[in-house]
Parts: sequence; C-alpha cells; structure tokens
Amino acid sequence: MNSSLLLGVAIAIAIGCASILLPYFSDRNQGLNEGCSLLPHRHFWLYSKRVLTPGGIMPAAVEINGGHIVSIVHQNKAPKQTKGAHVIDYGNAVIMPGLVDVHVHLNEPGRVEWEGFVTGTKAAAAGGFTTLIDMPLNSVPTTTSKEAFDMKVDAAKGRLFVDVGFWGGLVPENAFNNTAIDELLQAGALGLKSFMCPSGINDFGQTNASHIKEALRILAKYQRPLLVHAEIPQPSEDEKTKIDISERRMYSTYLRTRPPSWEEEAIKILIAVSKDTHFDGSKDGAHIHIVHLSDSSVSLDLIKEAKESGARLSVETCPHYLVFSAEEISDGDTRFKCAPPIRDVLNRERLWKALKDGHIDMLSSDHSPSSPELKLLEAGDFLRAWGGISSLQFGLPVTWSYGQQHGLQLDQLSELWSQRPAKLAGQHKKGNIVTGNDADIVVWDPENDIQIGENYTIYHKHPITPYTGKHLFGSVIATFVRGNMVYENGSHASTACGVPILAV
Ligand SMILES: NC(=O)N[C@H]1NC(=O)NC1=O
Ligand SMILES: [Zn+2]
Ligand SMILES: [Zn+2]
Repeated sequence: MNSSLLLGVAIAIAIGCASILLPYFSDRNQGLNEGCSLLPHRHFWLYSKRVLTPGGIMPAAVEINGGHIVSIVHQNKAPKQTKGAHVIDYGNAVIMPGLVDVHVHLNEPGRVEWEGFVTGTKAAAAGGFTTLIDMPLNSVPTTTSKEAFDMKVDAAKGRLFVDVGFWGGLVPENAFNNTAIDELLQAGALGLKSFMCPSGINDFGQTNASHIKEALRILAKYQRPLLVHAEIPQPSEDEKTKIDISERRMYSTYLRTRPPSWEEEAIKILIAVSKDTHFDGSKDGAHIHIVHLSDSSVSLDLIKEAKESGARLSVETCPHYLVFSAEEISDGDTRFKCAPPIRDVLNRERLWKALKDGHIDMLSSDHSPSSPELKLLEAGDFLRAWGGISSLQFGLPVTWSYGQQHGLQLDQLSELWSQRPAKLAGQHKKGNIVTGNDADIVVWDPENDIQIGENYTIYHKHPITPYTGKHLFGSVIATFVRGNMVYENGSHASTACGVPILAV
C-alpha cells in the first residue's frame, strides 16, 4: 500500500469513527448542565417489562429527549442502542410517573433546623418523588404575602433536587385584603392553605368560614384550590381539669383531647361554604381540598354525600393514618404525634376501604418534622410535644406494602400519588407517562424488601420517625426529574437542578 492510499484509508476510518461517535458526544453535551444528572445524556430510552402508562402496565420503551417524554413504544424487548441514543434496560423493574406530594413542610427559610430544601428534596428523590408542594407555614416568615413568597422562592433556588411548588397562606390578616391575596397568587402561589384550628405557629392564625368564603371568591378567578386543615376545637371536659404528666404520656389522653367531632365540625362548615362557590354565575367555582383526613366515620360520610351532590371538594389522607393505629402507640412515644390524631384500627380499615372505593382522592405525606428536642421524647408528653410526622422518603414503599395487603393495585397507587395530586396543583405536564409530558419518572422494584433502620440511609434532616423498624417492599432504583437522573441507588446528582414551580 503506498503512503497516499494509507492516508486515504486513515481519513476514511477517521470520518467513519466521527460519524459514529459524533451523535454520541453531541447527545452527551447538548443542553446538558453538568452535575444535574447522574446520566450524561439528554436523549435516551428507558425500557422495562412494566411501564405504567394511562393504557395500563405494559412492556415498553420510553424515549426521553431534552427533559420531555417524546415517545412511548410498546415492545417486548429493549431497543438497540442507535444513533447515539443511550438505552437503559431496567428488566422487570417498574417504570412509573414520579410521585407528587402536595403536602410537605420543608420549613425553609427560617426553620432549617427542622428540615430544609436540600435535605427534604434529597429525601424526596430517594423516595421516588419528583414534585413537592411546600406548605406556607413553619417557615419564617410564613408564606402569607408576596414578599414572603418571593423570599421563599429565592431561598429555594439552587437548593432543590426535585421540582417544588408552593402554597400561599390564608390567615385572618390577609383574608379580607383582596390586593394582598391577588399579589400572592400573581407571584406564583399554586393555591392557598388555611387552618381552622390553632396551627402551632404563632404567626399563622386560624381562619373561619367568612375568611374562607372571601378567599374562595378570589381563588375562583384563578382556578386554584384552597387547602384546609379541617379541625375545629370543640369544648371539652379536659379544659376544666389539670392533666398531670402521667396522663399526658398516655396516647389515649391525646386521642381524647382531639376527637373526631373536631374534624366533623370543620367539614360541615366547608361543605356548606363549598355550595356557595359558584361565583358570578361561573360554573367553575373555587375548589376546596381537605388535607389529611383521619376520621373515616361521620366526616367521611359527609364528604361522600357532598361529592355525590356535586360539591367541588377533594380530600387526601396520609400514610400514617393507613399504617398505624392508636392501639399500638406506646405511652410516651411522641414520634406518632400528629394532628388530627391516628385513630383506632377500625377507623384505619375504613380509610383503606374509602381509598379503594375512590372516596379519598389522593395521598400526601404531611411530612412535618421538627428538631428532635421539640418531640419531647424523654418526657413523652403527648399534649406538649410537636405534632408532626417525619415520613417523606417512605411514602412509596409504605403505601405499596400495606396497600397490597388491602388489594390496592399499582395503577391505583399511581393515581393516588401522581395523577390526582398533579392535577390538584395544576401541573398538567406532570403525573403521567404520556408523550409531551415532563420526564418525571421513578424506576423501582416493588418486590425488593427493605427495612427502615441502620442499613437504610434516611436523607431527612433528622432520622426520627415512627417508621423505624418497618419491614417493607419496594426499593427505588432511580428517579428522573425532567430527564435528569437525580438519584440512583444511594447517590444523588452533584448539582441541585430542581426548579421552583410558579403558577402562571
Ligand atoms: N404546623 C404543622 O406543620 N402542623 C402539622 N403537623 C401535623 O401533625 N398536622 C399538621 O397540620
Ligand atoms: Zn394540617
Ligand atoms: Zn401539614
């Protein structure tokens, strides 16, 4: 071979290699923000035998490009690595829409010793959650004005491992100030949240029916929901007597001081108000969402009845009401303290039935941790300890493990954790594996067992949780947020590239 022929062959090989490798390299680099993803590709396919789509669970390949789902191909084998598009074959693992938690207290700015954007969203990613909606209280300031809202969004920037939206706060101070509420909603609050009982936070006062009606009028204009902590304190004998510490350590005492009638009373008022929400002749009135329902007796019957007669009402419950029961809570174990309280076994089983029958619309964590000292674990004082359960990371394995025992199917679980919550938060590009949506995805193994304990890394700021020791099924393999692999088998992406979600 003469030298010019050799040169020609070398050039041909170089061009050939370049044409094979270029798409690979361009795929690796184009629009990729280094560090956002553990996967160096913007165009790739995820394959598994169990992909949960609106058409059911099927073997399929999901094509992701530029953060979106661009195609879903029903096929029995993983696609071949072509044109530089990377393929991950997850075998028999489940590929499902990322979970959306509409009720999380991240407590930043201001109470980062309780939780924070970084720790909270890392826990979320490890648990398969791709979107969180943060509650307006426990942070300082509470999110009850445009200024406070802007501060929260600023504090979140560059610190989120999943996407996070924000509810604004409805309190007596802003309820009759239409301009203030307008500003809060225009700043991007996805809706408002209020308490009908003391919230435990001094600058987040309780609202009554008049405050709520006034806010609904404005919310109707924006088509955004009002979320309500539905408990109204009822007069009780306890107020007249001094309860000593030995009694305050008993869970039954706490239960007695916060009976189902608190929930009933609030729900009755909300139903009456919801009948009144078709303002200005508009058919699409405001929407009331009842958070963390615990009472599955009269309160649930009232909700069912109201929904049947067309009330624009939805309701969530939380894993702790579905997993634990009052009977099993030891005296002094304030890890279980939350409001409304965890009630008896019968109540829990009725909640499961309502969930399966579709009377409860969705699940949420109500992840509301505090610093360990405020749980008063040594004193075990149920009446003075902080009310709030730490649980964000465990929602999927917990509800799957206990859900299976109650006949809950995977597609129902996904509806409760992804589709319906995304809709409540107005996130139409999230919550479903369909073409055009954000590539927000969890890949997990529902058959793999885990034990919450020493060999299980908890990413919450504090590991204190009543779930310690639970043996569960379901381990998260990888979590994708808008196409970024933000978590995989115990590792997080190096850069926090989740974004604040603002209503437009
Ligand atoms: N302030 C706050 O987070 N309260 C929450 N904790 C709880 O258990 N129920 C709540 O509403
Ligand atoms: Zn609440
Ligand atoms: Zn809450």
